[in-house]
Amino acid sequence: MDEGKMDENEWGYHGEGNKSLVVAHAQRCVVLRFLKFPPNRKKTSEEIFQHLQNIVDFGKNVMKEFLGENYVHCGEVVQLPLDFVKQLCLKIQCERPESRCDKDLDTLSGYALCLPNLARLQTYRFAEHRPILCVEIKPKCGFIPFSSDVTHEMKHKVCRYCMHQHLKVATGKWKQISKYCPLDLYSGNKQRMYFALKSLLQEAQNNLKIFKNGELIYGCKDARSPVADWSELAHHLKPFFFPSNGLASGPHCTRAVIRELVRVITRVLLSGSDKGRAGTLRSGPGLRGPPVCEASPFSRSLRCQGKNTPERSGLPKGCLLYKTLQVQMLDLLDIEGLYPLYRRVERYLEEFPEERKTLQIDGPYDEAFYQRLLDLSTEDDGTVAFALTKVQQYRVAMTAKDCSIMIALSPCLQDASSDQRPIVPSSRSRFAFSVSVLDLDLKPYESIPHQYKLDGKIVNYYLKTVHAKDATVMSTRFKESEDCTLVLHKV
Ligand SMILES: O=P(O)(O)O[C@@H]1[C@@H](OP(=O)(O)O)[C@H](OP(=O)(O)O)[C@H](O)[C@H](OP(=O)(O)O)[C@H]1OP(=O)(O)O
Ligand SMILES: Nc1ncnc2c1ncn2[C@@H]1O[C@H](COP(=O)(O)OP(=O)(O)OP(=O)(O)O)[C@@H](O)[C@H]1O
Repeated sequence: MDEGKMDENEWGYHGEGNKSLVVAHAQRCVVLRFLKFPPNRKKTSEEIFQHLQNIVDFGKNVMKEFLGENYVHCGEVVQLPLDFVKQLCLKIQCERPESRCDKDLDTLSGYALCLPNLARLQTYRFAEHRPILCVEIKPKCGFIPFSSDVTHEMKHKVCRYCMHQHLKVATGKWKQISKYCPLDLYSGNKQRMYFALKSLLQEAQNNLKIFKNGELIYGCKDARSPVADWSELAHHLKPFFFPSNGLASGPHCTRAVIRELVRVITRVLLSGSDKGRAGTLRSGPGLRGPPVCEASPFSRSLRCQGKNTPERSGLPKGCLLYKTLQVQMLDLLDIEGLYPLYRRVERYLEEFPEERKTLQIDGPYDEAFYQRLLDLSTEDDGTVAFALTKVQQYRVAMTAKDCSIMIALSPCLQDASSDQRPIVPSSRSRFAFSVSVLDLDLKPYESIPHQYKLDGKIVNYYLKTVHAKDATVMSTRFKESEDCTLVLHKV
């Protein structure tokens, strides 16, 4: 990229989250990721540069090690002309969802991250204009805390995502409770994964987006977004899954297309042989905690039918979901066990503020930082060193609980070579695919007190309002009882 010759007209709004905004180049497969801040909380250019460089270093030295070289794209920090950034900011403002406009794009530093556009990541080296479908999933936390520091019994039964749903609906963030449960997606059991993906398609919230040739075709921007239209989605997807077949449109076609999509995504999620060192963590957290969440409609429906809790069939060790889950499980103590250790580090820093640098609270996220994360002992010897290790592991785990997985699919001819990319078959077509992770920014040390408060709020709200009238909720969720039919689908 020639930073000297930047033209805002070549870039378009692509998407944003809580902390960054992404613009995509119209022709080339690159994006620029800018930081966002609340008004009047601007940082200096030097701070922004350091923040972005930390993101790159954390990706390179920590996440690539845990998740594997091929899944992680770290990008690089670029310095852009201020005039370009200002014009770009004006140009895209009208496309931003209202709910995200509480923060402003950083237009003062001129720094941004330049990354490959994962929504258009070509699976073929030489085929620049091959159609491409991309599914982005933010799976969230895939396990139930196993820590003995947990004080609310409910946290050992119902996962954080399912509990949080109720608070989110009550505060108006989303309109209705999703049937998605991360434990189903992470189960490795095809039927549960199928159910989880279908639930995401029904109620995408900020957990699912679908792009066609880089354009968002499915997924909601905020609670005001229109309801999901599966027939429109199927219309977009039909040429990918039924390329040479005149499958009539209508509900039958819609169902067939959605079924193909879900099957392909399940297969891709279960694939993978990429090397990563998450295996190093296996001796520690391992597969602990209950294998199902009691609030998941899938496990509830099994119980309705008098069936046993499904076995934890487990994810294949090479797949990205498995590796992500292992990193999430670096949260060994749960926020309830972690918070007192955070307080210990805080007290130490109050006494010795100059030590913040030595403790690598704000970086550098180098090899030494990574090595310390591998110490999985939970025996507290009362030292600041122990507390610090657990705090850093918690931050990394929280990062893995909030990252997204991007799956890119390009149709390939029956006998064409795929440029050595893996291939996933569907009933009527085949796809070369790639899988990547995005949003691997290390969660800030300062967010720990917020996490502690939020955890209490989520559990208390769930206990007070939902669990108390559990019977009513259960019957409401099962009025839409296609769930039970889904369990019986062969996948
Ligand atoms: O706390 P959660 O689980 O609500 O996660 C937050 C996300 O909400 P979600 O539940 O996915 O809708 C939230 O996503 P949205 O802004 O709601 O799209 C952010 O990802 C937030 O991370 P950060 O503070 O921007 O670094 C996330 O905060 P962290 O807890 O990961 O720091
Ligand atoms: N490299 C990329 N290629 C394509 N799209 C991207 C890329 N990076 C980010 N995006 C898109 O931009 C959106 C916002 O990016 P990202 O999730 O990194 O923002 P964030 O503010 O850090 O998120 P959060 O709300 O989780 O803190 C993503 O959901 C994704 O759709």
